[in-house]
Amino acid sequence: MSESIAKLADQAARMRQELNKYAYEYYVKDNPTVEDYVYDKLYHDLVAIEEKYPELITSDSPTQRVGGQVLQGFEKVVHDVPLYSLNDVFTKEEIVAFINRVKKELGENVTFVCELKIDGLSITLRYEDGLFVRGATRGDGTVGENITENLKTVRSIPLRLQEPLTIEVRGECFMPKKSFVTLNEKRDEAGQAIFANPRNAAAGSLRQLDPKVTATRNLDTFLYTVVDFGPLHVANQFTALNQLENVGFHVNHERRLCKNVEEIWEYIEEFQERRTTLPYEIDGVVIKVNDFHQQEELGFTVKAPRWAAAYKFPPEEAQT
Ligand SMILES: NC(=O)c1cc2c(N)ncc(C(N)=O)c2s1
Repeated sequence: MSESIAKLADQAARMRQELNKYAYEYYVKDNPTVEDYVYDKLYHDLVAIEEKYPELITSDSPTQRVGGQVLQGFEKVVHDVPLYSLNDVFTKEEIVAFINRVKKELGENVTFVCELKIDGLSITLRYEDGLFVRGATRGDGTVGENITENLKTVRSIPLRLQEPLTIEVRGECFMPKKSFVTLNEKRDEAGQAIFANPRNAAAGSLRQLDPKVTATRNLDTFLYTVVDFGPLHVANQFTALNQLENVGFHVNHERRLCKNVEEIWEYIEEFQERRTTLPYEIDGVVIKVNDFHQQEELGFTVKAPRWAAAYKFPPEEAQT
């Protein structure tokens, strides 16, 4: 590579780093530090360099988010570690029974973490040396579909992590309520069938064979689990969520440590109240034992962790 090309390669790398930093601030921290114009101008300048010197294009360039060709179908992905389901509970009494069983096995010194149960589509994202290499649907928990090209168009999914980690993370891909309303208005005007709810709209958007269509759907993500916590050096779920955000993922901020049923029920009642005001749909609250060693002690049943429960809200009134 000539010296001038090498200099351009360095310049393009710095531009990508800057653009990915701006995207992290905007989509993950929800705290942009520059005007859209600054981002758009820098993006435009990077496109110009990459168009002139395609050999300088890298997989983590923001210009590559909507690069994928139209697929004929989705490859199957066998999950090394299955995506488990959650045991559902519907009453305070069932939560009391869950907490009592956990404390019977672990003793009184147990802390729980409550997280919002996002009404979207479970996804799993694989990174190698910090680079996004594969994204897949949950499928039946053991076999899913490779939707990497579609997930690359989701702006809150980092194409490169803040650290060169090799990890697999799991979370939810969802369509914000506002995007859902706008999409259905456009579809209705175009005489197309409208989606029944944001979850169906997100599923339909991720199952598009053309990533350019997915890119128009304003999908978002909340990540909440790492398959192997080793690389993150964390001992519990609450710290893991902080670390997930620090390395570049969009993590829901409404997480809360709870010591007992009263605090868990307080959280549940708060979000049953606030549910309609949130910019995304939730269908409950996930209650987890916080400490990872205690989670390991409790283990799993055939399909679900014994250290977690999903409290389901009663259905909201029909979509208006
Ligand atoms: N099926 C599952 O294991 C989960 C499903 C979900 C969901 N839809 N939303 C949030 C969480 C969470 N914060 O853990 C989980 S965990």
